[in-house]
Amino acid sequence: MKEIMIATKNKGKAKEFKAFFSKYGIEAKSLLDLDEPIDDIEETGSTFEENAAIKAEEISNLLNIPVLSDDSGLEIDFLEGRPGIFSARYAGEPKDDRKNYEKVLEELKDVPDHERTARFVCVLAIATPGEKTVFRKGYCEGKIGLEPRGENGFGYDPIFIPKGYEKTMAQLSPDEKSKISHRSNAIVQLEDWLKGLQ
Ligand SMILES: O=P(O)(O)OP(=O)(O)OP(=O)(O)OC[C@H]1O[C@@H](n2cnc3c(O)ncnc32)[C@H](O)[C@@H]1O
Ligand SMILES: [Mg+2]
Repeated sequence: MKEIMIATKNKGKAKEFKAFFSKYGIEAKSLLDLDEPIDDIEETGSTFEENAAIKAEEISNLLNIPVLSDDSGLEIDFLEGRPGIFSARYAGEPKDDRKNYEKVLEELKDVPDHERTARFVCVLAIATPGEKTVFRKGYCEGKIGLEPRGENGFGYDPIFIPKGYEKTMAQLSPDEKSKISHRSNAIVQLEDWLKGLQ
């Protein structure tokens, strides 16, 4: 079976990549599958693209194989795009999904429905030894709900209501999420590259 290494330690992302790539007959491994643990990579960039490149290139250099990374986050219009690239640690260290979305709900307290628009963003970077890093970007438009609902997914899924839906992302099945998510919108743009994978 073909394999691809994903430079992530996020369990939720790793699960989504595994499900998505298995449809293409590709096994997606993540940093969580390595026997030797790898130190956390410092995301020092100021854009999703910069952070995605840092993660993919660092692991590609280390393992000397092509590596895919995902830098993603939630942009809320009322908060001028925050938490954005700071989504993972919005409520501080150590990173905590529940504290992050509770902080967002608090900041949006009393903000009316039509001003709660937001989008998930996902930038994928593919670093191949000796080649220029390539990028793909996907979005999922929606709004922030009034309270958390649902148990599926991860991160901000319990408070994110995709456009055209009543349910939150965490109330959708993994299959339903994979049809509309920012991540899958970015992954489908990789089809040509996936076909060339050894
Ligand atoms: O860097 P890696 O190891 O991949 O894992 P991470 O969780 O730190 O990932 P990011 O730096 O890309 O931060 C993305 C954060 O954005 C949020 N996020 C991204 N995709 C999401 C999704 O599909 N559903 C809900 N929240 C998401 C979630 O809080 C993530 O922790
Ligand atoms: Mg991260």
